[in-house]
Amino acid sequence: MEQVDVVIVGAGPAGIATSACLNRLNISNVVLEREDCYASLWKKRSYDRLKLHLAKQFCELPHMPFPPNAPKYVPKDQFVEYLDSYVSHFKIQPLYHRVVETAFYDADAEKWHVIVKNASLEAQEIYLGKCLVVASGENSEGYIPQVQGLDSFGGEFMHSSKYENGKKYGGKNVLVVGCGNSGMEIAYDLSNSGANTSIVVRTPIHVLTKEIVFLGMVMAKYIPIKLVDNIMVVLSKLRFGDLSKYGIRRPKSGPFFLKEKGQAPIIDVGSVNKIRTGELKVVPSITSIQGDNIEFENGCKDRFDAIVFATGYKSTVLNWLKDGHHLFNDDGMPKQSFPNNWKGKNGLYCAGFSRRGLFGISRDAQMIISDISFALDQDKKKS
Ligand SMILES: Cc1cc2nc3c(=O)[nH]c(=O)nc-3n(C[C@H](O)[C@H](O)[C@H](O)COP(=O)(O)OP(=O)(O)OC[C@H]3O[C@@H](n4cnc5c(N)ncnc54)[C@H](O)[C@@H]3O)c2cc1C
Ligand SMILES: NC(=O)C1=CN([C@@H]2O[C@H](COP(=O)(O)OP(=O)(O)OC[C@H]3O[C@@H](n4cnc5c(N)ncnc54)[C@H](OP(=O)(O)O)[C@@H]3O)[C@@H](O)[C@H]2O)C=CC1
Ligand SMILES: O=C(O)C(=O)Cc1c[nH]c2ccccc12
Repeated sequence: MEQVDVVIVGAGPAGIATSACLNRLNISNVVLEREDCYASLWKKRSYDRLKLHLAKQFCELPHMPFPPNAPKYVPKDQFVEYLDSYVSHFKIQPLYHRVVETAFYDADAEKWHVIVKNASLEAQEIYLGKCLVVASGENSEGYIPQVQGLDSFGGEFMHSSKYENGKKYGGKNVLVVGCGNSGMEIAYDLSNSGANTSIVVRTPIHVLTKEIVFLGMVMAKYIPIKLVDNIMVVLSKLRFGDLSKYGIRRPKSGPFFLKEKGQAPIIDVGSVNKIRTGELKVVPSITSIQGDNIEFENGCKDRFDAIVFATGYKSTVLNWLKDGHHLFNDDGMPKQSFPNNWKGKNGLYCAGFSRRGLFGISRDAQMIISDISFALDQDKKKS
């Protein structure tokens, strides 16, 4: 049994940032990670051509800027290098192969009990903390919807987190389901590799460019989101025009507003042009699959060799966190919206659930640490 001030679940950017801030203040903490590395999403669950969509100043973790020679939009490998220096600079030592299975609050001892399966030893371990920081991520588990007949599909199907690149799909018919940023970029990548690519688009979606979003991020510091959103829509209309004839409609609410509700705007990497030229085909929702044939809501049927489900992710915190329903909804996302999303009761916190990407993570970590350090000081004064 190990006792620390703070137990952190997850060694993604949020867990690492939280541990770094605690280490700077000499507050004892342990980071528990189910995989064999930190930043597993970036190292193992994302496609090769991934680059940060936001400029580097919006993707920094606390107390360490990117090196001055880093490009404005950092590619995945360089982001991992940045995390490597971050982890070594702040002496973060996550414990790997630790799957957190249960965490509950012991009110008598005023401690969180965190029960872990040590997957390398096949043994159970218990960690006790005055505080518990949930940093298991908004993207903890890939979501694949139930589609009638999917079990009969003769080809290969996978979640977008398993897609690496399009090398083996040249000349194949590939269907991408879902038009979030993963779906749009993977469809673009497949098409570049010579796959005959179709993408399912079922709901209205904003399409922006990284330059437009950059402007929005800067403006959001000074003017209300509603106004930023109006400007975003005007710029999107100027840049992309009306895409409804290609099956892409604009939502009524604004892009930054919807981002926080869980629908990220598309930051176009070239897919829209491919949709215009017909290189990428937009199709409506799937109604059923029969063997290699997939039928769509418009009645059309086509043969496909592979399906990539870019249908998003689920937070899985409530699979293991007991006594956490005051902080999280049933979908594993915080009840309170930004800026009050990060704090629960009895020393419970969450980092990385603000739907504001790395920028939100950095803020969560700093808010949490000032709260924890204040609470620990009060405890010391009492005793
Ligand atoms: C493809 C992709 C690209 C993105 N690009 C950007 C971007 O450019 N800019 C931006 O600001 N944001 C981006 N985001 C959003 C967000 O910033 C990242 O998802 C970021 O990695 C989130 O960090 P995190 O630490 O909260 O979660 P994660 O990176 O998901 O880390 C959580 C960790 O917790 C571990 N874990 C989960 N459950 C358990 C358990 N029960 N026991 C032990 N360990 C557990 C996981 O293995 C994982 O390592 C992107 C998201 C995705 C999916
Ligand atoms: N370079 C970068 O910075 C990148 C960032 N990201 C970020 O990672 C996060 C996750 O992105 P992503 O993986 O795209 O997931 P998202 O949750 O953003 O998108 C999932 C998409 O799948 C659709 N979908 C879900 N179920 C179905 C279904 N049954 N049939 C058809 N469509 C369906 C959703 O549509 P609906 O709205 O209708 O449910 C939505 O368009 C986002 O915040 C995104 O911005 C991702 C990739 C690259
Ligand atoms: O890419 C993502 O999912 C992010 O979370 C980055 C992000 C944070 N705030 C935004 C506002 C508009 C578009 C992307 C983001």
